[in-house]
Parts: sequence; C-alpha cells; structure tokens
Amino acid sequence: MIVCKDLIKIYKVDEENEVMALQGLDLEVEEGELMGIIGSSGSGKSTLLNMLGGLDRPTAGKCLVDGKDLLRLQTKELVSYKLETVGFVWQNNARNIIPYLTAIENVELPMLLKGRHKRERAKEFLELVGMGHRYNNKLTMLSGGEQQRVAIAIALANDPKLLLADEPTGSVDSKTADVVLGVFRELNRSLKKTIVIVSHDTELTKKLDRVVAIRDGKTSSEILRKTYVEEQFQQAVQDEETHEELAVIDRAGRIQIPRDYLESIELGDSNKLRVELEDGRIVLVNPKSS
Ligand SMILES: Nc1ncnc2c1ncn2[C@@H]1O[C@H](COP(=O)(O)OP(=O)(O)OP(=O)(O)O)[C@@H](O)[C@H]1O
Repeated sequence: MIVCKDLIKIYKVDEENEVMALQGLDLEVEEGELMGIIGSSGSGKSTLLNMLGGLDRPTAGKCLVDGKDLLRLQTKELVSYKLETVGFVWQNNARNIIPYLTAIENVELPMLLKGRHKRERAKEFLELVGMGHRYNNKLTMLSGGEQQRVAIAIALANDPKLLLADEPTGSVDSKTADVVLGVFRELNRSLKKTIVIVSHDTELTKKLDRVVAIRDGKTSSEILRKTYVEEQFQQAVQDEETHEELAVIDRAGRIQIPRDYLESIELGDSNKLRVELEDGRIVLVNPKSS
C-alpha cells in the first residue's frame, strides 16, 4: 500500500536556511496492515504523515501510495487523492470537525465535497465507530473521546483505503485511548483498512503488531510483535520473547545501533567498532576489548 524509498523533504525556512525534515526515509506498509510510527519530537513523523496524506509534496525520493506516485501527481489528481484514497484523523479536533454542525453533518461534509450526499451511509459510519446513537448531536455536546470517534467516521466518509492518524489519542485519557484504538482495530479487521498511527504514546504503540521508529528523518528500527490478543496483552508485554526489534539498513549499508547496546559493550566516546563475520552472523566488537 505504501512504498517510500530514500524519501527527502526539505523545508525552506527563509532565504538562507533550510530544514531537512526527512533525510532518505524508507518505509513499506502492506495493504491491510495496522501499524505505528514512533519517534522523538522533531524526528519527522508529522512531515511523513503530511507527505502520505498528500498535504505537502516530498522534495525527492520515491513515495507510492496505492500505486500513486506522490511526487508526480498533478494538482487535480492530488485533490482526488486526498478525497478518495486517504482519510486523516488529527489529535487536534479543531482540524477534524466543525463544532456547530451535528455528528452526521460532519460526516456528510467530505461526501458533499465529492459531490455525493448519502445520509444512510454517513449513519453507517457513525454506527461503525459506536456513535450511531449520537448522530444528531452537535459536536460541542460530545466528550473528547466521542469527538475523536466522530473524527474517525469523518475520515471514513469517502471510504478511503488508507487511514492516517496523527496522535489520535493525544488528548484523551488511557481508558478512552483504548476505546479509540479498539475502533481502529475493528476498522482494520472488518473493513480491511490500512491504518498508520503516529504516536508518542508507548502504551498505545505496545498494542500494535508493527511499530517503526524514526530518528533524524530516517527509519531507524522496527518492532514486530505477534498478533495482539486483548486478554494476553499484559502477559505479552512482559515477555521479551514475544517481540523482536529489527534494525533497518539504509541503501548505503548503514544501520543505527540502539544506544543501550553500545553502552553494554562500553564503547565510551569511541566511534569505532570491529566488524566480524562469524558463522553467518555479523558481529560488532569493541576493538579495545580483545
Ligand atoms: N513547515 C515547516 N517549515 C520548516 N520546518 C519544518 C516545518 N515542518 C516541520 N519542520 C521541521 O522539520 C523537522 C521535523 O518536524 P516534524 O513536525 O515532522 O517532527 P515530529 O516528529 O512530528 O515532531 P513532534 O512529535 O514534535 O510533532 C523539525 O526540525 C521541524 O522543526
């Protein structure tokens, strides 16, 4: 569904200064996946989501979503891409919803932009996110978690294949965050939506099967878990065997090694490692230790 290769985004700050927000990022997401992206502040998560959502254009590299080349789309094609292929859920509800409209009017709005108006369909989407009973409520009358569920129904309005969520649980408590994640999980299972969630919330990302970490605008590692099962979750997070962390190799053969691994071999201030090939394994050794 998503293939990013060597993706670069440069923002021009003023005449003299530029920021390289994405520095050759690689990412592949399969159709039907529910996955997470984590990274510290400024690592490039929102920039990546804006590129995938067609809100901003990449500077260079490759970025294909559902077969569409986001570096080459014409303006008109980009408009229909934003309306049809992707749905966005933001942390800041002011970006998702119009407060003086009812829940159902909010869901109908993106449909109207596409020239269709289907009240029954809008109601179905609200029912899918567990908000069918509040369809006629103004958004100001709903709690933060309920507004967030309406925001997901709005993102679904034109039945996009891909849902992008930027900190979707950033403004709600942990119990509500579980409900919101449950909604994403259900949409992924029943409607086969591909879902990418960007989050700082480690409690949330622990519950996703695959999480990719971004550092300095590049993919640095990824964690794969066995399929999440609600009852077994507490057990699973305590059991180190249930996930593996994979370092990502970039095109030049570079990898980022977790800091605690480097500390465990007491590398200190040195930036040199001996690389050895041993029975089909690549072993990194502190040269001072032998
Ligand atoms: N429109 C812009 N103009 C200039 N620089 C920008 C712009 N948007 C982002 N940046 C810069 O690009 C880098 C990546 O920012 P980005 O917002 O993608 O990070 P992030 O990982 O989403 O951070 P946060 O978790 O704090 O939202 C930062 O150095 C940021 O200052």
